[in-house]
Amino acid sequence: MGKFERVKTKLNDITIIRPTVFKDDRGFFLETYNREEFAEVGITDEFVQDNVSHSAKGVVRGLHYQSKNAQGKLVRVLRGKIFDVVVDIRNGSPTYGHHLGIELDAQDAGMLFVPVGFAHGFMALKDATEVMYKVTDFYSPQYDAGIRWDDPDLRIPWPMKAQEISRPVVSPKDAVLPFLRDIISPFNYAG
Ligand SMILES: Cc1cn([C@H]2C[C@H](O)[C@@H](COP(=O)(O)OP(=O)(O)O[C@H]3O[C@H](C)C(=O)[C@H](O)[C@H]3O)O2)c(=O)[nH]c1=O
Repeated sequence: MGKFERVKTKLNDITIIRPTVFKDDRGFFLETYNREEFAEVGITDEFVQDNVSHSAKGVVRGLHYQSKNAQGKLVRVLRGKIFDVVVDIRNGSPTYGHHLGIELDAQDAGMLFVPVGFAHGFMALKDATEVMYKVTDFYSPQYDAGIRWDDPDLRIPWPMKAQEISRPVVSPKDAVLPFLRDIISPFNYAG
């Protein structure tokens, strides 16, 4: 086995990438990306941009996608913890409209790989949560799109009660995103 293990999740095509963590009496070391090793687990996408966002507990970012220059994402938590959510919006997908919520924690080196065709967002579960993610195409604000975090048809189980988050902090842009039922997805399922 190489330095990365790719683990399936309950949602088709969404996988967790588990790096090998090298621990010693100083702490630990791990590779977070390696083109050759990623190809060995079937990820040959070219990442062209790295992003970092910093959020207080209770912030919700998303659910976003780019309608053109669509982005695959490799998401990891540098500090804190998030409830990460992806929604399958590939026309013709057997899991269209299905979503997956998964906790990603800085203590656990797991990374979520989100291919093109999914809306993505997260809720920060700790203060000063820092999320870093690599993307496979450049930021294109003119194609910035998304669906509402609180879409009544999706009923995403954001852990507000469990985390004692009374009112999520959402950007004005995200607060007025459409519901899934009101969008025409630009993505098609490739089987
Ligand atoms: C995404 C992005 C944003 N920006 C600028 C544009 C705004 O002035 C500022 C904040 O942007 P925005 O409110 O879109 O940031 P988020 O709400 O964290 O957006 C992200 O949220 C969810 C979690 C995602 O998966 C996407 O990658 C991304 O859409 O950063 C850039 O300059 N480059 C970028 O790639």
